[in-house]
Amino acid sequence: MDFLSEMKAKAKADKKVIVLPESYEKRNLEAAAECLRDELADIVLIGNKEKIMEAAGSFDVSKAIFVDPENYEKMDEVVAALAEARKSKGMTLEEARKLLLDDPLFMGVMLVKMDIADGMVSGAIHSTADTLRPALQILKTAPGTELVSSFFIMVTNTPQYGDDGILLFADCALNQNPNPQELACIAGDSAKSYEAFIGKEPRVAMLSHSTMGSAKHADVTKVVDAVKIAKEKFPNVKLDGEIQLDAAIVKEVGELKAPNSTVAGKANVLVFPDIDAGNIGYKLVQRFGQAEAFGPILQGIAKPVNDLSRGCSANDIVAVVALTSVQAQVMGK
Ligand SMILES: CC(C)(COP(=O)(O)OP(=O)(O)OC[C@H]1O[C@@H](n2cnc3c(N)ncnc32)[C@H](O)[C@@H]1OP(=O)(O)O)[C@@H](O)C(=O)NCCC(=O)NCCS
Ligand SMILES: CC(=O)OP(=O)(O)O
Repeated sequence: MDFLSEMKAKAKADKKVIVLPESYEKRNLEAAAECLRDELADIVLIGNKEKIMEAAGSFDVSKAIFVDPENYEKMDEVVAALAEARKSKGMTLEEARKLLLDDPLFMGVMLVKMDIADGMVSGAIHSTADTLRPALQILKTAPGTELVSSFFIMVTNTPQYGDDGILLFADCALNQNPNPQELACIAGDSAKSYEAFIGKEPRVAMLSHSTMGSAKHADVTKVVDAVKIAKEKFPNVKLDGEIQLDAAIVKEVGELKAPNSTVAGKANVLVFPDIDAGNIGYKLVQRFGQAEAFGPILQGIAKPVNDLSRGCSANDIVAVVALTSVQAQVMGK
């Protein structure tokens, strides 16, 4: 079974409630209709039911759960919970109510926080920063993790790389210039995510423009320091660097440039040194290599909220709903 079919089968086996807060947008409505028809997930749409149904046109979203902040029966509870969550920032009940009425992303995140929903998927019409800020502010990092970061599962047409063409790329969407501690944390969490989603042993490459000392620069030193921290923190994870992309994934190049490495030539988890490299890198592989890019999926967050690229299709949204459901299953265990 291919990766996406496997994720969909898992999602259907233990159906979760997923919020699609961009509820008047066509791709979201098409995706909602598909999720409901295929019984992939129960879908929450935020806003006025009649207006959403009108926006949906021929897409049948009538079986969705509609939450209209203007007349939601639990609104007072949600307002109080948001004000409580942000009381250290001085948020009043009035401010909380206004935010929830004005911004469906805050409403969606609160439904997840209050266990009314299991997860949220957004970002088809909101930037990543606007999508992730409510989640970071309200849900926070999961216990045992220092940082929320993001990854893509890349399903490529190059079976000679990764595990039959599947690799995890991180962090391509959230942390803009991680320091060595943060980079080490991203590496550790990415290893766990690879195991959780792909079910295979992770082999983590900490990418750079240098392999094992071939170049000198502060950017290289940052990755070298991160590798040292990661090896100390995660002694059981197969992890190495600093290493160039070709040495990380191509057997012959790995043998030539990093002969003593345990991951060179066979890495399946690629940790990029910063978001420029990660974001450009995943889009290069997706567009030139015609790979499927599932994500960005958040890791290290207390509950599942996931972003989309604004260039996504309805099918991409359905895929991220499936991955979010699987994440909710894993986190619930
Ligand atoms: C997501 C992003 C907006 C967060 O930025 P920020 O300036 O830290 O935002 P804020 O200061 O409003 O932070 C919001 C909260 O999230 C927390 N936070 C921010 N980044 C975090 C992280 N990586 N892990 C855990 N918590 C984080 C902050 O501590 C803050 O908490 P507080 O409000 O309780 O004090 C920023 O990292 C960003 O813009 N990233 C790039 C997104 C992007 O454009 N990607 C490219 C396309 S995919
Ligand atoms: C993940 C990503 O790059 O998102 P967007 O294309 O919306 O900026």
